[in-house]
Amino acid sequence: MKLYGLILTIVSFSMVSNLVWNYAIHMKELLQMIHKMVLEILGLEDHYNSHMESIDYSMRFTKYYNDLSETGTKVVMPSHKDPNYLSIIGQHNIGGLEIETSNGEWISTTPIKNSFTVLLGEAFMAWTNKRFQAPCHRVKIDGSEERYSIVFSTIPSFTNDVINPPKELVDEEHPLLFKSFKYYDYVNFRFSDEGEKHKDTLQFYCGA
Ligand SMILES: O=C(O)CCC(=O)C(=O)O
Ligand SMILES: [Fe+2]
Repeated sequence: MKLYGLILTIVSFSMVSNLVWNYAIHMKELLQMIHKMVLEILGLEDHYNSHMESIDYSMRFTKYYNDLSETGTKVVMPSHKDPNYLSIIGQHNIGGLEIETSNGEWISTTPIKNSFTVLLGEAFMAWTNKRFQAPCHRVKIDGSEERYSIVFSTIPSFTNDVINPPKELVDEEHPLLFKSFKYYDYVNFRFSDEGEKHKDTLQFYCGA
């Protein structure tokens, strides 16, 4: 009986890890395509190979739950900008991800089967010399709900993490907006007590 249980556990574990592996492969392809689209929009196709060589991937599973004795909606992840390049958010059937528009309105992203939300982060905003903006977003759920999400992201690689816009994006009309910075030094600062004090930490850290 015990052996049967162990075999079942191993089989389910290998099915789940297969599923996660396949999910990661598809998300990686999708993110590479979105990076390519961004570079094409900016006329920087020539930079694609070197840009992608400086990129790694990360995947995170999150479970959010409120104190079930409380009722009403509550912000379970406060407003923030992601520090990395791009993230694909997969929400299961409980939504809750809200994005702030440029005029300060919060719009909710309703989960639609087989669709995802793509968020651009500060590293890509700095790399594109702010041709693309990183939006503030937050997660809000009802007291009685449990919410799961998968966040699959592109991040600068540990060995090549200097963020510097290509020279084509800097000229008289578009002066450099962020001085060159090392991504992981910035992330360490951003999540420190000092970094948490600033409303716009990237601007404080390396705004030109
Ligand atoms: O769970 C979500 O929908 C978004 C999570 C998020 O914004 C984050 O992890 O940075
Ligand atoms: Fe986020």
